[in-house]
Amino acid sequence: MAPAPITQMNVGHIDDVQELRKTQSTTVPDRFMRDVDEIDSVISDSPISKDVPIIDLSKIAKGSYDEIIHLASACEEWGFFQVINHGVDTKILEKMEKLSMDFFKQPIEEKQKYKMAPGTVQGYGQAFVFSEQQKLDWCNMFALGIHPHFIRNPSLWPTKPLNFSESIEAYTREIRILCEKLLRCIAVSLGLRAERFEEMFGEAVQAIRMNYYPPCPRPDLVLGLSPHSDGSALTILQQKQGSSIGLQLLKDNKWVSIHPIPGALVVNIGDTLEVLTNGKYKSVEHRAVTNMVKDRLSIVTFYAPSYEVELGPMPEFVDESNPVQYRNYLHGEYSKHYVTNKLQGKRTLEFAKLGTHIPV
Ligand SMILES: O=C(O)CCC(=O)C(=O)O
Ligand SMILES: [Fe+2]
Repeated sequence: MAPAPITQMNVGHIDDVQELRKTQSTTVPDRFMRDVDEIDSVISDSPISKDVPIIDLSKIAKGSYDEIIHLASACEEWGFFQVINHGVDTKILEKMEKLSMDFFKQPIEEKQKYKMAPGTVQGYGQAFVFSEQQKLDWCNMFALGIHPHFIRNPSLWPTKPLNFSESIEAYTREIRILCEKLLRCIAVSLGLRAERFEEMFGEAVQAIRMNYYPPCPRPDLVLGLSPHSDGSALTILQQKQGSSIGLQLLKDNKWVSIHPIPGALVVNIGDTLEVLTNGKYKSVEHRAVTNMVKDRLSIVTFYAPSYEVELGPMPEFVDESNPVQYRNYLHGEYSKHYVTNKLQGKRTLEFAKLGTHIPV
Protein backbone atom coordinates (compact mmCIF):
# COMPACT_ATOMS: atom_id res chain seq x y z
CA MET A 1 0.00 0.00 0.00
CA ALA A 2 1.95 3.00 -1.22
CA PRO A 3 0.83 6.36 0.14
CA ALA A 4 -2.01 7.25 -2.20
CA PRO A 5 -2.44 10.74 -3.61
CA ILE A 6 -4.96 12.99 -1.90
CA THR A 7 -7.38 13.88 -4.64
CA GLN A 8 -10.75 15.55 -4.74
CA MET A 9 -13.03 12.79 -5.89
CA ASN A 10 -16.71 12.27 -5.50
CA VAL A 11 -17.33 8.79 -4.16
CA GLY A 12 -20.90 9.58 -3.10
CA HIS A 13 -22.41 8.48 0.18
CA ILE A 14 -20.86 5.35 1.63
CA ASP A 15 -23.11 3.72 4.19
CA ASP A 16 -21.42 2.19 7.21
CA VAL A 17 -22.64 -1.41 7.16
CA GLN A 18 -22.63 -1.82 10.95
CA GLU A 19 -24.95 1.20 11.19
CA LEU A 20 -27.17 -0.28 8.45
CA ARG A 21 -27.31 -3.49 10.42
CA LYS A 22 -28.55 -1.60 13.47
CA THR A 23 -31.64 -0.44 11.56
CA GLN A 24 -32.83 -4.08 11.38
CA SER A 25 -33.91 -3.44 7.80
CA THR A 26 -34.72 -6.53 5.76
CA THR A 27 -33.41 -4.94 2.58
CA VAL A 28 -30.09 -3.43 1.50
CA PRO A 29 -29.56 -0.04 -0.20
CA ASP A 30 -29.33 -0.14 -4.00
CA ARG A 31 -25.64 0.65 -3.97
CA PHE A 32 -24.89 -2.71 -2.38
CA MET A 33 -27.03 -4.75 -4.79
CA ARG A 34 -24.96 -6.60 -7.36
CA ASP A 35 -25.94 -7.51 -10.88
CA VAL A 36 -27.09 -11.09 -11.25
CA ASP A 37 -23.97 -12.14 -13.14
CA GLU A 38 -21.77 -10.92 -10.28
CA ILE A 39 -23.49 -12.91 -7.56
CA ASP A 40 -25.07 -15.90 -9.28
CA SER A 41 -23.06 -18.29 -7.20
CA VAL A 42 -22.88 -16.45 -3.89
CA ILE A 43 -25.20 -18.69 -1.95
CA SER A 44 -25.77 -21.45 -4.45
CA ASP A 45 -24.01 -24.13 -2.45
CA SER A 46 -20.49 -23.23 -3.16
CA PRO A 47 -18.58 -26.28 -1.89
CA ILE A 48 -16.63 -25.86 1.33
CA SER A 49 -13.45 -27.36 0.15
CA LYS A 50 -11.46 -29.44 2.52
CA ASP A 51 -9.04 -29.94 -0.37
CA VAL A 52 -7.37 -26.55 0.05
CA PRO A 53 -3.86 -27.69 1.03
CA ILE A 54 -2.70 -27.60 4.64
CA ILE A 55 1.01 -27.01 5.12
CA ASP A 56 2.67 -28.02 8.37
CA LEU A 57 5.52 -25.59 8.92
CA SER A 58 6.98 -27.69 11.74
CA LYS A 59 7.59 -30.50 9.23
CA ILE A 60 9.52 -28.11 6.99
CA ALA A 61 11.50 -26.86 9.99
CA LYS A 62 12.49 -30.50 10.65
CA GLY A 63 13.73 -30.75 7.08
CA SER A 64 10.84 -32.62 5.46
CA TYR A 65 11.38 -32.51 1.71
CA ASP A 66 7.92 -34.04 1.18
CA GLU A 67 6.36 -31.00 2.83
CA ILE A 68 8.33 -28.71 0.52
CA ILE A 69 6.94 -30.66 -2.45
CA HIS A 70 3.49 -30.32 -0.91
CA LEU A 71 4.05 -26.57 -0.59
CA ALA A 72 5.17 -26.34 -4.21
CA SER A 73 2.00 -28.03 -5.43
CA ALA A 74 -0.15 -25.86 -3.09
CA CYS A 75 1.38 -22.72 -4.59
CA GLU A 76 1.26 -23.92 -8.17
CA GLU A 77 -2.16 -25.53 -8.20
CA TRP A 78 -4.08 -23.50 -5.64
CA GLY A 79 -2.23 -20.24 -4.94
CA PHE A 80 -3.76 -20.65 -1.47
CA PHE A 81 -3.03 -22.85 1.52
CA GLN A 82 -3.61 -22.97 5.24
CA VAL A 83 -0.57 -23.10 7.44
CA ILE A 84 -0.47 -24.95 10.77
CA ASN A 85 2.28 -25.13 13.41
CA HIS A 86 3.33 -21.73 12.10
CA GLY A 87 4.95 -20.57 15.31
CA VAL A 88 2.67 -17.60 15.98
CA ASP A 89 1.39 -17.94 19.53
CA THR A 90 -2.37 -18.63 19.73
CA LYS A 91 -2.63 -16.01 22.47
CA ILE A 92 -1.35 -13.32 20.11
CA LEU A 93 -3.88 -14.38 17.47
CA GLU A 94 -6.75 -14.37 19.97
CA LYS A 95 -5.68 -11.02 21.39
CA MET A 96 -5.70 -9.52 17.92
CA GLU A 97 -9.19 -10.85 17.26
CA LYS A 98 -10.46 -9.32 20.48
CA LEU A 99 -8.70 -6.04 19.83
CA SER A 100 -10.17 -5.80 16.33
CA MET A 101 -13.67 -6.57 17.57
CA ASP A 102 -13.28 -4.01 20.36
CA PHE A 103 -12.35 -1.48 17.71
CA PHE A 104 -15.25 -2.25 15.38
CA LYS A 105 -17.80 -2.39 18.23
CA GLN A 106 -17.09 1.22 19.21
CA PRO A 107 -19.58 3.98 18.35
CA ILE A 108 -19.21 5.21 14.78
CA GLU A 109 -18.15 8.67 16.04
CA GLU A 110 -15.08 7.13 17.66
CA LYS A 111 -14.14 5.12 14.57
CA GLN A 112 -14.65 8.07 12.28
CA LYS A 113 -11.85 9.92 14.01
CA TYR A 114 -9.69 7.66 11.83
CA LYS A 115 -11.71 8.02 8.66
CA MET A 116 -10.21 6.76 5.42
CA ALA A 117 -10.00 9.74 3.04
CA PRO A 118 -11.57 9.14 -0.41
CA GLY A 119 -9.11 7.46 -2.73
CA THR A 120 -6.80 6.32 0.07
CA VAL A 121 -6.41 2.94 1.74
CA GLN A 122 -5.51 3.61 5.37
CA GLY A 123 -7.93 4.26 8.21
CA TYR A 124 -11.56 3.32 8.82
CA GLY A 125 -14.06 3.04 6.00
CA GLN A 126 -14.26 1.36 2.64
CA ALA A 127 -11.20 1.28 0.39
CA PHE A 128 -11.13 1.02 -3.41
CA VAL A 129 -14.18 3.24 -4.01
CA PHE A 130 -13.48 5.86 -6.65
CA SER A 131 -16.84 7.01 -8.03
CA GLU A 132 -20.43 7.66 -7.07
CA GLN A 133 -21.60 4.90 -9.38
CA GLN A 134 -19.41 2.20 -7.95
CA LYS A 135 -21.13 -0.64 -6.09
CA LEU A 136 -20.22 -1.03 -2.43
CA ASP A 137 -19.08 -4.05 -0.46
CA TRP A 138 -20.86 -5.18 2.72
CA CYS A 139 -17.75 -4.54 4.78
CA ASN A 140 -16.18 -2.09 7.19
CA MET A 141 -12.43 -1.92 6.96
CA PHE A 142 -9.71 -0.60 9.15
CA ALA A 143 -6.26 -0.53 7.57
CA LEU A 144 -2.80 0.66 8.58
CA GLY A 145 0.58 0.80 6.93
CA ILE A 146 3.07 -0.82 9.31
CA HIS A 147 6.51 -1.11 7.80
CA PRO A 148 8.73 0.71 6.92
CA HIS A 149 7.80 3.49 9.31
CA PHE A 150 7.49 6.17 6.62
CA ILE A 151 4.27 4.55 5.33
CA ARG A 152 2.61 5.09 8.71
CA ASN A 153 0.11 7.84 9.23
CA PRO A 154 0.25 8.36 13.02
CA SER A 155 -3.01 10.31 13.05
CA LEU A 156 -4.80 7.11 11.99
CA TRP A 157 -3.50 5.02 14.90
CA PRO A 158 -6.37 4.74 17.39
CA THR A 159 -6.01 5.70 21.02
CA LYS A 160 -8.97 3.42 21.81
CA PRO A 161 -9.25 0.55 22.56
CA LEU A 162 -6.50 0.96 25.12
CA ASN A 163 -3.11 -0.46 24.10
CA PHE A 164 -4.21 -0.70 20.47
CA SER A 165 -0.84 0.45 19.13
CA GLU A 166 1.21 -1.84 21.37
CA SER A 167 -0.91 -4.84 20.45
CA ILE A 168 -0.66 -4.08 16.74
CA GLU A 169 3.11 -3.77 17.06
CA ALA A 170 3.35 -7.15 18.83
CA TYR A 171 1.09 -8.89 16.32
CA THR A 172 2.70 -7.45 13.21
CA ARG A 173 6.18 -8.30 14.51
CA GLU A 174 5.20 -11.97 14.85
CA ILE A 175 3.46 -12.09 11.49
CA ARG A 176 6.47 -10.47 9.82
CA ILE A 177 8.67 -13.29 11.10
CA LEU A 178 6.18 -15.78 9.66
CA CYS A 179 6.19 -13.97 6.30
CA GLU A 180 9.97 -14.15 6.21
CA LYS A 181 9.89 -17.88 7.04
CA LEU A 182 7.25 -18.60 4.44
CA LEU A 183 9.10 -16.69 1.79
CA ARG A 184 12.22 -18.76 2.47
CA CYS A 185 10.17 -21.98 2.20
CA ILE A 186 8.56 -20.75 -1.02
CA ALA A 187 11.97 -19.93 -2.46
CA VAL A 188 13.17 -23.46 -1.68
CA SER A 189 9.97 -24.92 -3.16
CA LEU A 190 10.90 -23.14 -6.39
CA GLY A 191 14.40 -24.59 -6.38
CA LEU A 192 15.94 -21.26 -5.33
CA ARG A 193 18.26 -20.46 -2.46
CA ALA A 194 16.18 -19.83 0.68
CA GLU A 195 17.32 -16.19 0.92
CA ARG A 196 16.71 -15.35 -2.74
CA PHE A 197 13.51 -13.29 -2.22
CA GLU A 198 14.64 -11.82 1.09
CA GLU A 199 17.78 -10.41 -0.54
CA MET A 200 15.80 -8.98 -3.42
CA PHE A 201 12.97 -7.47 -1.33
CA GLY A 202 15.08 -5.06 0.72
CA GLU A 203 13.13 -3.60 3.63
CA ALA A 204 9.82 -5.31 2.95
CA VAL A 205 6.57 -3.35 3.05
CA GLN A 206 3.95 -4.62 5.48
CA ALA A 207 0.37 -3.44 5.89
CA ILE A 208 -2.58 -4.74 7.87
CA ARG A 209 -6.29 -4.63 7.16
CA MET A 210 -9.11 -5.76 9.37
CA ASN A 211 -12.29 -6.53 7.46
CA TYR A 212 -15.52 -6.71 9.44
CA TYR A 213 -18.66 -8.07 7.79
CA PRO A 214 -21.75 -7.76 9.99
CA PRO A 215 -24.63 -10.14 9.26
CA CYS A 216 -26.49 -9.02 6.15
CA PRO A 217 -30.25 -9.33 5.56
CA ARG A 218 -29.65 -10.23 1.88
CA PRO A 219 -26.44 -12.23 1.45
CA ASP A 220 -27.87 -13.37 -1.87
CA LEU A 221 -27.67 -9.82 -3.26
CA VAL A 222 -24.38 -8.43 -1.97
CA LEU A 223 -20.68 -9.17 -1.79
CA GLY A 224 -18.63 -8.82 1.39
CA LEU A 225 -15.51 -8.05 -0.61
CA SER A 226 -15.35 -7.79 -4.40
CA PRO A 227 -13.32 -10.39 -6.30
CA HIS A 228 -9.64 -9.47 -6.49
CA SER A 229 -6.13 -10.80 -6.31
CA ASP A 230 -3.78 -9.25 -3.76
CA GLY A 231 -1.06 -6.86 -4.92
CA SER A 232 1.33 -8.26 -2.30
CA ALA A 233 3.98 -10.91 -2.68
CA LEU A 234 2.36 -12.88 0.09
CA THR A 235 -0.79 -12.42 2.15
CA ILE A 236 -1.49 -13.92 5.57
CA LEU A 237 -5.15 -14.03 6.53
CA GLN A 238 -6.51 -14.78 9.96
CA GLN A 239 -10.19 -15.70 10.23
CA LYS A 240 -11.71 -14.97 13.62
CA GLN A 241 -12.83 -18.06 15.54
CA GLY A 242 -16.55 -18.53 15.10
CA SER A 243 -16.79 -16.20 12.11
CA SER A 244 -19.08 -17.10 9.25
CA ILE A 245 -17.42 -19.01 6.43
CA GLY A 246 -16.95 -16.27 3.90
CA LEU A 247 -13.65 -16.45 2.06
CA GLN A 248 -13.96 -17.98 -1.40
CA LEU A 249 -11.34 -18.55 -4.04
CA LEU A 250 -11.80 -19.14 -7.72
CA LYS A 251 -10.65 -22.62 -8.63
CA ASP A 252 -11.24 -24.02 -12.11
CA ASN A 253 -13.85 -21.31 -12.64
CA LYS A 254 -15.84 -22.24 -9.54
CA TRP A 255 -16.01 -20.39 -6.23
CA VAL A 256 -14.74 -22.60 -3.43
CA SER A 257 -15.17 -21.65 0.24
CA ILE A 258 -12.23 -22.03 2.58
CA HIS A 259 -13.02 -24.25 5.53
CA PRO A 260 -11.55 -22.52 8.60
CA ILE A 261 -9.23 -24.62 10.76
CA PRO A 262 -8.85 -23.39 14.35
CA GLY A 263 -5.43 -21.84 14.87
CA ALA A 264 -4.46 -22.08 11.19
CA LEU A 265 -3.65 -19.07 9.04
CA VAL A 266 -4.59 -18.76 5.39
CA VAL A 267 -1.75 -17.84 3.04
CA ASN A 268 -2.09 -16.73 -0.54
CA ILE A 269 0.24 -15.86 -3.35
CA GLY A 270 0.01 -12.21 -4.44
CA ASP A 271 0.53 -10.58 -7.84
CA THR A 272 4.19 -9.84 -7.07
CA LEU A 273 5.18 -13.51 -6.77
CA GLU A 274 3.24 -14.23 -9.95
CA VAL A 275 5.37 -11.71 -11.82
CA LEU A 276 8.67 -12.80 -10.22
CA THR A 277 8.03 -16.46 -11.04
CA ASN A 278 6.88 -15.56 -14.55
CA GLY A 279 3.46 -17.08 -13.80
CA LYS A 280 4.65 -20.34 -12.25
CA TYR A 281 3.02 -19.42 -8.92
CA LYS A 282 -0.07 -17.36 -9.73
CA SER A 283 -2.10 -15.03 -7.58
CA VAL A 284 -5.64 -16.34 -7.32
CA GLU A 285 -8.86 -14.37 -7.48
CA HIS A 286 -10.81 -14.44 -4.22
CA ARG A 287 -13.70 -12.66 -2.55
CA ALA A 288 -15.75 -12.63 0.64
CA VAL A 289 -19.45 -13.33 0.97
CA THR A 290 -21.74 -12.50 3.88
CA ASN A 291 -24.09 -14.41 6.11
CA MET A 292 -27.59 -13.63 7.35
CA VAL A 293 -26.97 -14.44 11.01
CA LYS A 294 -23.24 -14.62 11.62
CA ASP A 295 -20.66 -11.87 11.36
CA ARG A 296 -17.15 -12.29 10.04
CA LEU A 297 -13.80 -10.76 10.87
CA SER A 298 -10.63 -11.26 8.91
CA ILE A 299 -7.26 -9.79 9.84
CA VAL A 300 -5.10 -9.58 6.78
CA THR A 301 -1.38 -8.87 6.40
CA PHE A 302 0.07 -7.84 3.06
CA TYR A 303 3.80 -8.39 2.65
CA ALA A 304 5.65 -7.03 -0.35
CA PRO A 305 9.08 -5.84 -1.55
CA SER A 306 10.36 -2.37 -0.84
CA TYR A 307 8.88 0.22 -3.24
CA GLU A 308 12.17 0.94 -5.01
CA VAL A 309 12.76 -2.70 -5.97
CA GLU A 310 12.55 -3.39 -9.67
CA LEU A 311 10.27 -6.32 -10.39
CA GLY A 312 9.94 -8.53 -13.41
CA PRO A 313 10.26 -12.23 -14.19
CA MET A 314 13.39 -13.71 -12.59
CA PRO A 315 15.83 -15.25 -15.07
CA GLU A 316 15.39 -18.65 -13.36
CA PHE A 317 11.82 -18.80 -14.70
CA VAL A 318 12.45 -17.72 -18.24
CA ASP A 319 13.57 -20.00 -21.06
CA GLU A 320 12.54 -20.99 -24.56
CA SER A 321 9.42 -22.79 -23.41
CA ASN A 322 8.61 -20.11 -20.80
CA PRO A 323 8.93 -16.75 -22.53
CA VAL A 324 8.70 -13.55 -20.51
CA GLN A 325 5.06 -12.79 -19.66
CA TYR A 326 5.43 -9.59 -17.64
CA ARG A 327 7.33 -6.36 -18.05
CA ASN A 328 9.73 -4.79 -15.56
CA TYR A 329 8.54 -2.01 -13.26
CA LEU A 330 9.20 -0.60 -9.79
CA HIS A 331 7.13 -2.14 -7.02
CA GLY A 332 6.12 1.36 -5.87
CA GLU A 333 4.54 2.00 -9.29
CA TYR A 334 2.50 -1.17 -9.05
CA SER A 335 1.48 -0.46 -5.50
CA LYS A 336 0.21 2.97 -6.52
CA HIS A 337 -1.64 1.48 -9.48
CA TYR A 338 -3.20 -1.19 -7.22
CA VAL A 339 -4.53 1.22 -4.61
CA THR A 340 -5.93 3.67 -7.14
CA ASN A 341 -8.11 1.13 -8.96
CA LYS A 342 -11.24 -0.65 -7.88
CA LEU A 343 -11.07 -4.34 -7.04
CA GLN A 344 -11.93 -6.17 -10.22
CA GLY A 345 -10.69 -9.72 -10.33
CA LYS A 346 -7.18 -9.90 -11.75
CA ARG A 347 -7.58 -6.74 -13.84
CA THR A 348 -4.97 -4.85 -11.84
CA LEU A 349 -2.22 -7.21 -12.95
CA GLU A 350 -2.78 -6.16 -16.57
CA PHE A 351 -0.46 -3.34 -15.52
CA ALA A 352 2.41 -5.82 -15.76
CA LYS A 353 1.20 -8.40 -18.27
CA LEU A 354 2.78 -8.18 -21.66
CA GLY A 355 0.30 -8.04 -24.49
CA THR A 356 -2.40 -6.25 -22.51
CA HIS A 357 -3.06 -2.59 -22.71
CA ILE A 358 -4.23 -0.58 -19.75
CA PRO A 359 -5.58 2.88 -20.31
CA VAL A 360 -3.59 5.43 -18.32
O1 LIG B 1 -12.35 -11.53 4.54
C1 LIG B 1 -11.75 -12.27 3.80
O2 LIG B 1 -11.61 -13.44 4.06
C2 LIG B 1 -11.12 -11.73 2.54
C3 LIG B 1 -10.15 -10.63 2.79
C4 LIG B 1 -9.26 -10.30 1.62
O3 LIG B 1 -9.21 -10.99 0.65
C5 LIG B 1 -8.43 -9.08 1.66
O4 LIG B 1 -8.53 -8.29 2.63
O5 LIG B 1 -7.64 -8.86 0.71
FE1 LIG C 1 -7.48 -10.42 -0.63
